[in-house]
Amino acid sequence: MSSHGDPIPMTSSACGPLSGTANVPGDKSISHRSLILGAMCVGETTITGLLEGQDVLDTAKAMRAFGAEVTDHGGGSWSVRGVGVGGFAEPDNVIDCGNSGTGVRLIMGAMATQPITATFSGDASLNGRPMARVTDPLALFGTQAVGRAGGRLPMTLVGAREPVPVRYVVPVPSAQVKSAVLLAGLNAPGQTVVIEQEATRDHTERMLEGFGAEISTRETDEGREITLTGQPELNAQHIEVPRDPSSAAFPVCAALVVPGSDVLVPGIGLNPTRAGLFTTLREMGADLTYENERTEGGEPVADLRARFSPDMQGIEVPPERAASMIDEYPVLSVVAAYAKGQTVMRGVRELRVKESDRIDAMAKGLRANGITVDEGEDWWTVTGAGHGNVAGGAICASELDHRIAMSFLILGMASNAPVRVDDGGPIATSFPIFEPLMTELGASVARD
Ligand SMILES: O=C(O)C1=C[C@@H](OP(=O)(O)O)[C@@H](O)[C@H](O)C1
Ligand SMILES: C=C(OP(=O)(O)O)C(=O)O
Repeated sequence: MSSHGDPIPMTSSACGPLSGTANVPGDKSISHRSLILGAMCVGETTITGLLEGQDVLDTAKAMRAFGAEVTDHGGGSWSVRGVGVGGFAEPDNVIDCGNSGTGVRLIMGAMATQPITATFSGDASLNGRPMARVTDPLALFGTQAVGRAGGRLPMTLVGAREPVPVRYVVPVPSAQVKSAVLLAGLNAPGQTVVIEQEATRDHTERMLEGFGAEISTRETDEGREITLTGQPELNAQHIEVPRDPSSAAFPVCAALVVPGSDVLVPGIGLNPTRAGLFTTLREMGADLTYENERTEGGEPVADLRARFSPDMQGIEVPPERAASMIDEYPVLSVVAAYAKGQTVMRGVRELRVKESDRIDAMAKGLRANGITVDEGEDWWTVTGAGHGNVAGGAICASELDHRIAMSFLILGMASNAPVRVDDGGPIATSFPIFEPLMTELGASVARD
């Protein structure tokens, strides 16, 4: 089932070369953050290139429920008139975050140190995901949370009336947990310190600095230590959202596996905390080049050119790279199916608590399509069949997970028989133009 409505079965089949330019939508992580921080400052924040995927639209709706004025001006241009740090209103109703872990966890952090109560819910996928990883550190500020067994949504948070700043070592590599603590720290007096043992995406830190917060990062023996001074006055900003490397991954990987392809994916953020997939693909022997490298809004950006790469080799992905490509393992496993030899992915336990258990979902679907997969709790391997040898022909369950649905549709673009997914509906959460964009490049992908 898709999160809102009936399932949308989709099929992809082998096609001629993919060619042309793929203008992928705005970055999902940065889009959520620009709405939330826009709501927490005084004045009007303007945003261009906002991802208008369902996850981000649900966050926009939530910010309205907390009192911000959020306006859609069309064509990815939005504005947010914020209520200031500590100025959230109490929502009248349940906050439905749909399918979005980022949305719910960051918003919980943002409201946790304000004197209001809010109840959060989501779709069947989100309601199954662990929230204690966020509510445990929020409790240190004085926030109370009551949810279902195992720390699941629906869940009610009672914001701390007299929040105290915290020092917290994040026990799992998670930018969502780090960000929730930092956003809660905004309304606590004094310094909140977050330490992460593995560096995760740093968009919250960068954006907080842009909005005028006092925030610094240093490397220590314990890991990256981020110190935020609470109760700043945040200044409204203009934010240009760069295109999403996690969405770029799909046309890039499709071009690598479809014979004869040559695709340009312009303007992709190559922040080192996000670009691990592209490094990995190049190590596998992918014909993937960075053109027109430049800096935009303080972030490294390049145009990616991906060409058909028939001689890719499986590799062992360094586990310390996992955080910088965590959402890209499903599509990497598809490329691995077309490579020669084994691709080994270790240190990826977090994949089991995403929109689906992504190791399990990919292992089942890849096996059904003739690929050998082995797995353990925090690792998996894919034994490549090589070009021309991927059978295809199976129906895969997308498990309410956009990345699983898109990954299997990429698999079908070069397999011997078409690949079907039971529900392409979740694709709209992060990449609403996936189908027309891939079709425009020459792919054969359609709703059944
Ligand atoms: O902070 C973010 O924007 C995100 C962090 C990651 O989740 P975790 O924090 O659970 O690793 C990632 O998987 C998600 O798509 C977006
Ligand atoms: C894990 C993801 O998103 P979220 O955690 O925000 O649901 C993702 O987009 O791959």
